[in-house]
Amino acid sequence: MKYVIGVDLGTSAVKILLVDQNGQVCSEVSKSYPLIIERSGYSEQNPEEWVEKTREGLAELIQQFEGEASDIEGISFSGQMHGLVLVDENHQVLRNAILWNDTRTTKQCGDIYETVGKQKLLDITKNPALEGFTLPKILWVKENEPEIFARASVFMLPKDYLRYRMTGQVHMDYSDAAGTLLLNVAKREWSQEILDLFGLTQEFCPALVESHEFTGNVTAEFAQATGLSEATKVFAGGADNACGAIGSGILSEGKTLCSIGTSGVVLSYEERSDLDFEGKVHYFNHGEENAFYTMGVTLAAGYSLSWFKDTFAKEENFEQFLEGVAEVPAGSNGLLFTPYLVGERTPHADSNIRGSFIGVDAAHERKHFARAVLEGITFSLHESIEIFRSSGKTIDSIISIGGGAKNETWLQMQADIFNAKVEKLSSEQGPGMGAAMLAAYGSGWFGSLKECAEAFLQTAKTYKPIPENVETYQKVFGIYQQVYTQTKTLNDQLREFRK
Ligand SMILES: Nc1ncnc2c1ncn2[C@@H]1O[C@H](COP(=O)(O)OP(=O)(O)O)[C@@H](O)[C@H]1O
Ligand SMILES: O=C(CO)[C@@H](O)[C@H](O)COP(=O)(O)O
Repeated sequence: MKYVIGVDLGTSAVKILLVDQNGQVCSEVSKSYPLIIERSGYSEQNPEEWVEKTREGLAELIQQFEGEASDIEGISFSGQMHGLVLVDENHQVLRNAILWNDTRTTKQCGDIYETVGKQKLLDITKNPALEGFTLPKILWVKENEPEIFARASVFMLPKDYLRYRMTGQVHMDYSDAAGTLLLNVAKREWSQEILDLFGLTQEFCPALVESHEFTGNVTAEFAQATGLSEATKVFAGGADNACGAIGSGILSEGKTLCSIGTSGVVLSYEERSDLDFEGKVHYFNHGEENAFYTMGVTLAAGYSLSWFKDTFAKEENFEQFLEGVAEVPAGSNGLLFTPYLVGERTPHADSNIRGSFIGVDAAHERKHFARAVLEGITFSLHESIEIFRSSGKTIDSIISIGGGAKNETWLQMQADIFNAKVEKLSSEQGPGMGAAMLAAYGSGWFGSLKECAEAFLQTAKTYKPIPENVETYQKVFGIYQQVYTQTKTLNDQLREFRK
């Protein structure tokens, strides 16, 4: 039997899957790491920590593996998007990575609009200037840490740095490059025009490759540290959302994905690169050649739940913490939550907005708060679904993945709030499975990713909307939508008190 490995370098943890030729997940290892939050709006991680935890996880996986290491033919990656890793000419990391959920770059986003022009930016990159994307982070370092920027020779995204440490080679795939605001998405090349406008060069950008492309073998040093074979081929991999889509079979028009990880995403496959969503949703290259996807993003989806649990019941696991939420009726007895803990992206691109509980009543218990958090996250994702529906898309069936898909009550809630059938796959680890599929396709096991998806993916359970809950949620969603505008100026005034 032959095997591949999918490494999902997430925001909360690195999750590693060993998958056999039938698509069976033979083992899973997860190693978590923290966010470094020095002040409100900042979010960083140390790239060395990603490398160490991946090494540890791979060593554990290989130790448990009963076959030969050389039976593992390929390895590939899924990575948290947009995070800036700056390295010097010897490829030494110059500072902590600034992550996708770091919103310190509002000024730089304004500068990008002024320098490039809103319409031209949309024409070239298909996306607006958002704090989370990579170019604003590059400009922030240039402006605030000029001595570090002067030493930077190339930038990478998180999983590209990890792959570099595994192979010694520097590459970036189109799906992840699309989230930098430096890529001409339709032409699939670094935009010389944007680079010139900001005094950046092609040499500062890694060579572009397809997600299933071979990028090198495992180095002797990395093989020794992990037990991997030097013969194992390393394939580029993709952005976590592109990989989540591959790992959920979102490989043709009409398919929709809901992913609840640290962030939350509603994603739709696009064959064409020339549709106009006016920047209301993100528009990126897929991990499948010459395909695209659009998506709406909730910045703090799973993060809202983990923040709530860790703040009020750190010692409990998610199962214990969520016990009792199924008993609370839809609408949490009049308690509403907005998940704007670190600002928001879709539909309100606003780095200053913050979350609220509205309607707190003396009768509410912890389980009502927990349910309200799940509902608020899901309402935020429903706003993205509404954008897609109002653009003419039919969304009646959704595949749900990510840590959030581990909870049955939440899956039923998704079906009720989205008013669509929700499918859970046999593994909720979509991005890791997508990475493993890229390695399987890259290794020549299948003629296409679609063929691989047919062989590897299975639906485990389907959740149908319950009409009574759908009706309740339609009413509560109408109230939820008003909270953003009603709390915006309050949050503007509170800003000076945030540290
Ligand atoms: N058993 C569970 N029930 C509900 N939600 C969970 C459970 N386990 C994890 N989660 C949610 O999933 C999130 C992590 O999802 P994951 O897909 O691993 O994220 P990432 O890829 O960002 O690291 C956590 O923040 C948490 O909110
Ligand atoms: O910023 C985005 C997408 O634009 C996020 O979706 C990141 O890609 C992080 O993903 P998770 O760690 O939540 O999976």
